Amino acid sequence: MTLVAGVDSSTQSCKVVIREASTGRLVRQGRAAHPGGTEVHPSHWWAALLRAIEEAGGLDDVAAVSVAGQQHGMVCLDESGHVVRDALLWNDTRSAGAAADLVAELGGPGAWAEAVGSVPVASFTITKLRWLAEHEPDNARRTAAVCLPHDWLTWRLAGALRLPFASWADAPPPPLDLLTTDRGDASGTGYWSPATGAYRTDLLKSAFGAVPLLPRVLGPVADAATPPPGGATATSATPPPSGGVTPSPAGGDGRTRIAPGTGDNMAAALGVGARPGDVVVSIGTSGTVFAVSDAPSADPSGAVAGFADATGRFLPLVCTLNAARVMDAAARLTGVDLDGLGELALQAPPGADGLTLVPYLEGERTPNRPTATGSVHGLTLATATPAHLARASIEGMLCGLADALDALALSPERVLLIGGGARSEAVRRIAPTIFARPILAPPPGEYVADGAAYQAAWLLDGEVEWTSQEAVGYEADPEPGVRARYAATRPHILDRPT
Ligand SMILES: Nc1ncnc2c1ncn2[C@@H]1O[C@H](COP(=O)(O)OP(=O)(O)O)[C@@H](O)[C@H]1O
Ligand SMILES: O=C(CO)[C@@H](O)[C@H](O)COP(=O)(O)O
Repeated sequence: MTLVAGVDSSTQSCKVVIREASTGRLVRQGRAAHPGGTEVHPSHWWAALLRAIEEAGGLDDVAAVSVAGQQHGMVCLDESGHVVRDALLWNDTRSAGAAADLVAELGGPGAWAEAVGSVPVASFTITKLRWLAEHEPDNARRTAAVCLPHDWLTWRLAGALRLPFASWADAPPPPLDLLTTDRGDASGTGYWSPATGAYRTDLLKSAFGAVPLLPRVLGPVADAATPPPGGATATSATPPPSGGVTPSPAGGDGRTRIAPGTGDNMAAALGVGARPGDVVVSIGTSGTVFAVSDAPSADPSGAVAGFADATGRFLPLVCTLNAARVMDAAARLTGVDLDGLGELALQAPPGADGLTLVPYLEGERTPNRPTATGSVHGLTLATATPAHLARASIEGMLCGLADALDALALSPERVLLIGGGARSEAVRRIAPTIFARPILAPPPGEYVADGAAYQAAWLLDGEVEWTSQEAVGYEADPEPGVRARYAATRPHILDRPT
């Protein structure tokens, strides 16, 4: 039996699944927590990956592995491949001012949408690099290469796979020119164009003042451990694949092969088997709403990020900063666990008798309100109950995602609900009332890690057919009053105190 492994190195944790390559059957799995905060030293991701691999029984019998990771995070490396400073994550909003400056400098949001498919906000790597150049010039000067979380883990793993597992913790960084990325993750940098498949080093130079070494952009079925042709330092992208890609032959040397990996949302699209006509709503640390598309997108309003996917297509996506952790916060406030929160929410009537929660607990990205805070409206003696607050928190979080669904401006055939927050029965039952359409909930699972595992199988065998378990459908009467009240309260929020 040939095995493949998929990794999801996301904001809160690292998950590893090991599956049978030919069928996708789950064989074993492991997970380990990441530290909190919006800046994290990448060594924590490496340590969590090793713990998760160990819990999953190791990779010795695994033929290929692939890493998917949280998008956008800025990982700066010096000439010897050592990390220059803690990585700034996608949900770190300190570069909001830099984002506004970059948008103005290029001539407005439309110019960015045309150049790279997205209008940069604080999440995008390019804005973090501008912030670094302005606030930490010494660190900027020491930065010889810039990459993303999944690029960094793939690079470390490609080097370590040649060594016994016991020495991985202290494995030295490989040469910088072995850094690779893929179209999906590259499309979240703000300096790579999904439409042309090329880096925009001119934009990077304007933002950062220099062009550090950038990872080679691999097609979906390349082996990330293969050195660049001629061992040359690579700063130019390979063109996007045009379909009909040829898998690499399985390695004959017994070594575990490593696929290019991708961003976590791109991997989720693969893992859940999203097809044109589907919209996927993912309730993780971030809330994301995305669709696979054959054509690149460029939304000058900035709401829809015009990403590439992991197969050679595109992935228009809307992202909110506030999703599953809104429920974590509400559970803390009401003194229950997450199951208890769901039970409470279902005890309150739809609309929570007017109690409305605007969930901008971490600031917000869509709409672009990086310094916003959350707010609760409609508090009366009658609505001051744990059940009303539980319902309002889930409805408020879902209203943010419903706005995201509207921004995508599609008429989906299916809406698929995934991510940690979708494990909540209350979320699955309330979602159709807010989205005003039925939803499908695939069985709870690790769809990002599964997508990565699928990519690893693809590297070995070409496009494989994995059967998926039946999704459960949820339908309910729409509650348009809830969204109307949310829309009325949404502008009435306070910014963080300075
Ligand atoms: N049964 C549940 N009900 C509600 N939320 C849940 C449940 N199980 C997990 N979660 C939430 O899911 C989140 C983690 O989701 P996940 O998709 O793994 O996030 P990420 O990939 O961003 O690290 C946590 O904030 C956790 O509270
Ligand atoms: O920034 C985005 C998408 O653009 C986020 O979706 C990150 O990719 C983090 O994902 P999770 O950790 O929430 O899965």
